[in-house]
Amino acid sequence: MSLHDSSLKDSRAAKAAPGGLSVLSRLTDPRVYCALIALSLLVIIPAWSGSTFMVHVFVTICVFGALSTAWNILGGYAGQLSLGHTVFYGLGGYTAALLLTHFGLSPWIGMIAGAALAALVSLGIGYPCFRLRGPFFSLATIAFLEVVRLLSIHFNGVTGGSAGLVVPLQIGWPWMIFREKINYLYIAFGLLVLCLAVSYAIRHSRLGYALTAVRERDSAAQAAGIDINGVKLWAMAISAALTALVGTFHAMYMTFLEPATLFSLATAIEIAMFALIGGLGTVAGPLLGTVLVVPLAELARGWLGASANGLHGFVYGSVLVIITLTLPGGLVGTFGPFVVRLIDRLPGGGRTRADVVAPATKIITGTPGEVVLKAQNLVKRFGGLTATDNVSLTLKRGEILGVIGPNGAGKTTVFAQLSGFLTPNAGTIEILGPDGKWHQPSSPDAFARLGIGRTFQIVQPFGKLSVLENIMIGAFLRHRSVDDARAVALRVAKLMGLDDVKDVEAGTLPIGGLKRLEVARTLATEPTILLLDEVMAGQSQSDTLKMVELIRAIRDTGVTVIAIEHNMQAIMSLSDRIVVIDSGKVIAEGKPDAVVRERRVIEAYLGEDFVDAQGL
Ligand SMILES: Nc1ncnc2c1ncn2[C@@H]1O[C@H](COP(=O)(O)OP(=O)(O)OP(=O)(O)O)[C@@H](O)[C@H]1O
Repeated sequence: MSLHDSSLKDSRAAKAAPGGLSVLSRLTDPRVYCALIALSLLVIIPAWSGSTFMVHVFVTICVFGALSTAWNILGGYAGQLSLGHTVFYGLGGYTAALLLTHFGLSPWIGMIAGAALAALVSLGIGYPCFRLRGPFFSLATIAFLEVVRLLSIHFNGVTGGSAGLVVPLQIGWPWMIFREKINYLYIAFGLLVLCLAVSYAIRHSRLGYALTAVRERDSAAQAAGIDINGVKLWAMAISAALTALVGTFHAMYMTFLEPATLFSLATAIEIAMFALIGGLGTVAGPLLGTVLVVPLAELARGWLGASANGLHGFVYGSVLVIITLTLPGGLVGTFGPFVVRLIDRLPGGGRTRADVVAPATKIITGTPGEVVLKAQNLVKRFGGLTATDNVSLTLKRGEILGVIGPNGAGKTTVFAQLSGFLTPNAGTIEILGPDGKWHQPSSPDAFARLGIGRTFQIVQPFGKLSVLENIMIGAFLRHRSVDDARAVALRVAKLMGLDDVKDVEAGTLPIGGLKRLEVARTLATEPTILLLDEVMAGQSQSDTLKMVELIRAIRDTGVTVIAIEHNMQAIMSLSDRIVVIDSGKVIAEGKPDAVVRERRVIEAYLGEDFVDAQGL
């Protein structure tokens, strides 16, 4: 049995098999043709009605659907609730309008410039803010929006200030201004399709899985080698650029720009709310939320007008309260599975994917027995407590090192340092990289990329994802394509006895299954050094025996294993070498049978009195 593969040729060949991915084949899938029909209604209905008001309503739906879809890339997929997203919308609008007014540049060019500027600004906001936790990011986006709004009022010589800026009225496609309103609908619809296509592509890509992992559990995501700030910045830049594109169009549509409208906090909250109502983190949710709420509000505004001023706000508020109270997963989260089942009954539906399991071909290269990790004089303090007190240890390629010690001895704290989750107060950790050089990585994802795979003592599943998707997130560390990651994940799932539950939501697994999933996700990262933290806890006797066999098999592929374990029988039979930690210090090290006889070790577990009483 081997765990590492360098070649996925077989799986690639298989995935190109019939029934797969040709355009025609996709179009005959009811999920695809139903989505296309539903989407095309956004143009067909207003065009057929011939009413200017209807066209306006559908332009608004497309604009807000696009804005909300773009917002969802950051707010839904990455879970970063930007509440000042209209800053990018306004930047898009003003950039294009100013380039048109002062330099006569077409808004199509201004649109691209606005998107680039918005992406840059988003990186400027995201870079410092993503390093902080909690609601800080949301508050920072609101603060930034307010600052930009006030600046745009202040620099009235450029922006027209609060009096606003009128777009020069040059009619025609190059100027994005039309007499026939339907042309606006075509552009708005095009932008909506673009945002949906980008959102769909991200959702089904390595980036999308990484964002979901970060949203669900950032520590497990880091252990899988994901640069959590890096992927959030990608999401923010893409989301900001798309928002700015829509902002340019909307400014041209309105032909008038003022800070209060373009940098509006209320609009920013509306955009987020549509996604929340439709289903956060889903492709279709933001558009569905928009389709539900915008017509209600627009019709209320149109029909009741001044006699019920502010009614659309009441409509938004009511719908939001009802939906969040009754449908916490939004429309898609609640009704999506049911609707999909219905759609799958249509002609061409109910397709299942062929499972392509990656072959395992490559065994880790390197000289057995060579030192692959050196930790020297590690010290870690938590306030007055020294949890790791001058711990030094080395790991040799292909060995199994058991780490034992009483509860609270400091074993997990050592692991956290060896995997980059804690930075030691003193001491160094060096890892032999695949390039044959020694490295001192500084973040958990850098440790993971160098081949350190760790499990967590308290399991860290991505609860809302399936078992297979959880494992895929590990596999993405070495495989860029979704199909390759899936093929690797299927192999690892099989190896770990999880193939029967691969489509089950990970959060529903019992503890034994979760422990196996923890190992599976780590194995999928194809580590060269595997840190196992009490993976046998909660396992039945037979599962423990299987786990022991599995760890041996993993080692036989050349992987170095370091395991913390309280199951003495298992760890003693498994380990080539044992390190005993007590009160943060290494108190013994050596062959298992020799270590267990050492007086200091017996004392650490059973106390000095017991040792004296037994005359040991
Ligand atoms: N983040 C933290 N902040 C403060 N104290 C901590 C932190 N993490 C661990 N400790 C303390 O450090 C000491 C060592 O904890 P650690 O979890 O490393 O022990 P352990 O040997 O893994 O224990 P167990 O076998 O029970 O898991 C304990 O006293 C613990 O309370």
